[in-house]
Amino acid sequence: MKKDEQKLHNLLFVLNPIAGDIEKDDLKEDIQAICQEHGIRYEIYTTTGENDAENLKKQLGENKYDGVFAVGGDGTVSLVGALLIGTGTPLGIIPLGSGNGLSKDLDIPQDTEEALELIHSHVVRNIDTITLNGMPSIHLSDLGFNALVVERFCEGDTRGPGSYVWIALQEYLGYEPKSYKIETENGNFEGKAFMVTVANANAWGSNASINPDGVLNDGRFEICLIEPFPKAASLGILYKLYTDSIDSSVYTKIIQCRRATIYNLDQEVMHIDGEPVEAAEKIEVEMHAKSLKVILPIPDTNQ
Ligand SMILES: Nc1ncnc2c1ncn2[C@@H]1O[C@H](COP(=O)(O)OP(=O)(O)OP(=O)(O)O)[C@@H](O)[C@H]1O
Repeated sequence: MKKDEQKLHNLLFVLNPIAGDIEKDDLKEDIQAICQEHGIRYEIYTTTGENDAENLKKQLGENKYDGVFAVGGDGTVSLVGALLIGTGTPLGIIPLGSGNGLSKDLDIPQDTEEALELIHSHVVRNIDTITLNGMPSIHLSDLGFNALVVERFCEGDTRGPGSYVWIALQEYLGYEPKSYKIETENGNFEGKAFMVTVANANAWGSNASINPDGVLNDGRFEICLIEPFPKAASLGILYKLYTDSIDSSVYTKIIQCRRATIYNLDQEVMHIDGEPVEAAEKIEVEMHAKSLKVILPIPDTNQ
C-alpha cells in the first residue's frame, strides 16, 4: 500500500434521501455488503433537512471516524465537508445529487457502483478551502444571476437538472446586472456584473465551467466575473461555459488571489456551494490552503 493509500476502518455515511430525486434503499444494502466484505465498521446518518449540521457535529464529536462519506448532491457534500475542514478526517463522496459539481472536479466516478469502490480502494489528498465571512466554501460560491437561480431552485418542489435549466431560462429574461466593488492583492474591480463567482474549483454540477484553470490545491482561489453583455452574446457565453473556454470571453474577468473583499453594493443574493445564504454588504474571502482531506480514486500512475 502506497503512502497516501489508507485503510479506513470506521466510516460514517451521511445519506440524503431526497438528493437528485434518486431512490437510495438498495444503496444501503450495497454499503453494508462492501463494508462487511472489507471488515469495515460503519454507521449511516440519514439527513432530514432540519438541524443536520448540529446533529452531525455532535455525532462527530462523540465518535472517532476514519472517514465520512457524503451520499447525495453538492448540498450534502458541503454539509459534511464544512464539518471536516481542519479535522484531519477525510471526506468521501458518493455522488447522487442533481449536479454533483465538486465530485466531478475531483474526478470521482459518477457511476454509483464505481464510486462505492472508494470505500476500500482510494488515496487521501489535501485540498484548499475558502471562507466567505467565516462560512466555509469548498467548491463554488456566487453572487448575482446564478445565485438567484439557485435560490429559486431551492424554494421549488422539484429537483433535478431539468428544473434548474427551466428556472435559469425564466430568470434570464428579466435579470439586470448588479454593482460590486472588489479588492484583492492582485487587482480590483468596480462596476456592474451579471455574476461574481468565488471559485475554489472549476465547474458547476451542470458541467458549465466558470473557472477552467482553477486548481483545488494551489493555495489560491479565483474571482470570476461575467460583466454585462448584450442579449446577442448570450449564446456565445453559454457555448464558452460548456467548452471550458469562458476565460477567453471579452465579457469575463478572472482575478486569482489569496484574499479578497467584495462590496455587494446592491445587496444581491448569494449562495455558498449551492446553498443560499443571507446577502451581506461586505464579504471577506479568505484562503485556507490544504485544509480538507478528501478520498479520491487511486490515480492510474499509482496502480
Ligand atoms: N430528508 C430530507 N427531506 C427534505 N430535504 C432534505 C432532506 N435531507 C436533506 N434535505 C435538503 O437537501 C438539500 C441538499 O440536497 P443535495 O444538494 O445533496 O442534492 P441535490 O440538490 O439534488 O443535488 P445537487 O446539489 O448536486 O444539485 C438541502 O437543502 C437539505 O436541506
